[in-house]
Amino acid sequence: MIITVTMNTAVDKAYVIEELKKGQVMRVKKCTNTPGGKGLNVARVIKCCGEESLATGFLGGHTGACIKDMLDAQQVQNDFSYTSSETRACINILESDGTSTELLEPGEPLGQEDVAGFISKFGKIIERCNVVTISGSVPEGVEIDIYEKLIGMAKARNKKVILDTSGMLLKEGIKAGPTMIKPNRDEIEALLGIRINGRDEVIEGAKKIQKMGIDLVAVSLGGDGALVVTKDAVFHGKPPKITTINTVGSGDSMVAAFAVGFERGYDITEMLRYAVAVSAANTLTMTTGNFQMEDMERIYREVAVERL
Ligand SMILES: Nc1ncnc2c1ncn2[C@@H]1O[C@H](COP(=O)(O)OP(=O)(O)O)[C@@H](O)[C@H]1O
Ligand SMILES: O=P(O)(O)OC[C@H]1O[C@](O)(COP(=O)(O)O)[C@@H](O)[C@@H]1O
Repeated sequence: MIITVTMNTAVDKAYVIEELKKGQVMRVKKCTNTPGGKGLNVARVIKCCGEESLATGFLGGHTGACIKDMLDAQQVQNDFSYTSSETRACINILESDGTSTELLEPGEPLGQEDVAGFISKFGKIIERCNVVTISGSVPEGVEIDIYEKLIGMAKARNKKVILDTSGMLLKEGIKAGPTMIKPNRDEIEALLGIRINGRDEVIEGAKKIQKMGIDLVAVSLGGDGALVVTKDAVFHGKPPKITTINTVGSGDSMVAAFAVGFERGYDITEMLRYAVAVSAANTLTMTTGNFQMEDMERIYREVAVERL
């Protein structure tokens, strides 16, 4: 069982329009509502992979109740802390030329008693899992070291933990030594306070982070696939060239696939090939955090994994 933590859940609204024009009234051609916040995308993709997950974090107000209904209808197991702070909405505007523009609400503030209640719940439910994923931002009112605390609790019980966040949350979270992190190039730059050009510099940056006490640093590179850096080796997994439909949630799909890989006991190269295939397949569907098995299997056969 894999537990997915989403402190800042959202209803993801995908708006399909012809062309976004600033300062004009625009009518949306099609709108899709999906349970979101990065961790909920992870939970949905784990389900697509055929593994059991339990989604946790916070849900609040009418939007929270609506997300709960959607998760239940999609048979995504969940056990959330409920709060009176309304769950946010995140908007992804998709134009006909493939441009995607995301507007992410911050999320209503949470109270200290909300957070304390969640930590207590987390301590109980992690007994039931082997792997924990912790993803995304947190609403105001949550201390910046929250992920450090959660990772510490999971590691004390010998669970594998994947952390996928950014900024100070990542900086602080790393201190607890998660099993894996999945930064992209921008996140490595922010973490190390440097500018990075080209693959070799990405690898150098990832090696520095790995030495901070993380078993596996997986760096996602968009259409160029992903790098995996461990203490002993560096691998590059490259997908075939594909025409994407919606890339939102592909980082989350990659996290989900690595979590499944840990759960199934895959070795590093198998895990990387699978993660690249699942995340690339996610870009071929309109809905966030979702893939068709036949797309994934076709891409899987064509992923090139090279040891560098
Ligand atoms: N254009 C693309 N073609 C093929 N695979 C892609 C493409 N964009 C993303 N992916 C897959 O999704 C993964 C995560 O995407 P990326 O954009 O790097 O993540 P993030 O959104 O976290 O920055 C990539 O490592 C890759 O495997
Ligand atoms: O939880 P965060 O970090 O605020 O991000 C929220 C949003 O990011 C998304 O996951 C998309 O992000 P990615 O394209 O980077 O995967 C939305 O689905 C989600 O609602």
